Amino acid sequence: MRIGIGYDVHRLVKGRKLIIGGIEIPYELGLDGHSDADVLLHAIMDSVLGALALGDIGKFFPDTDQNFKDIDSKILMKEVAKYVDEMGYKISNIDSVIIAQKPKMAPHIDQMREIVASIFKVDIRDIGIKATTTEKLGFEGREEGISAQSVALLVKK
Ligand SMILES: Nc1ccn([C@@H]2O[C@H](COP(=O)(O)O)[C@@H](O)[C@H]2O)c(=O)n1
Ligand SMILES: C[C@@]1(CO)OP(=O)(O)OP(=O)(O)OC[C@H]1O
Repeated sequence: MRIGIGYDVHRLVKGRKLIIGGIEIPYELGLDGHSDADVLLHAIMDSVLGALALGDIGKFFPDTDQNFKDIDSKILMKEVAKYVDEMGYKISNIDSVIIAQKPKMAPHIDQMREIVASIFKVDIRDIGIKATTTEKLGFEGREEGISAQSVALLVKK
């Protein structure tokens, strides 16, 4: 059994789509980044790679590589799922949290869980995704950015 932690932050800017958990959420601001800046999928991938002591997504998908410019993070997550499988592991469960003052994530959470579950080929009940504000405190509270944290537990197949 192996456990890993993941954390990511992206800045909120005008003129970008807000992509979180593999879906576009209607909002006036979006997250900035080299890829689609999907802060939740990035934190989840880092927790999974961390459980295998493989490093982080920056090591596998460098932000200096034009192949990853604006890439859909679901494509990166499919690669990570392949590494897990090739190393003889499967996801036992993942739990994660999105830290955002706005917009409301609750209506989208089950669709995000479905996407992550299908990529890792596990049951939706094995994927936890939650959301919280920071009561207007800190960079998330000032709506300067959104962060996400994740923990993954992997077991031998
Ligand atoms: N961006 C967010 C933040 C929170 N939620 C949901 O609202 C509940 C209350 O949030 P507090 O930060 O005030 O505790 C929280 O439990 C989430 O269910 C959300 O959907 N989107
Ligand atoms: C995903 C990558 C690669 O396109 O780009 P970003 O969207 O900037 O994301 P970040 O969370 O900074 O980390 C890893 C990067 O290598």
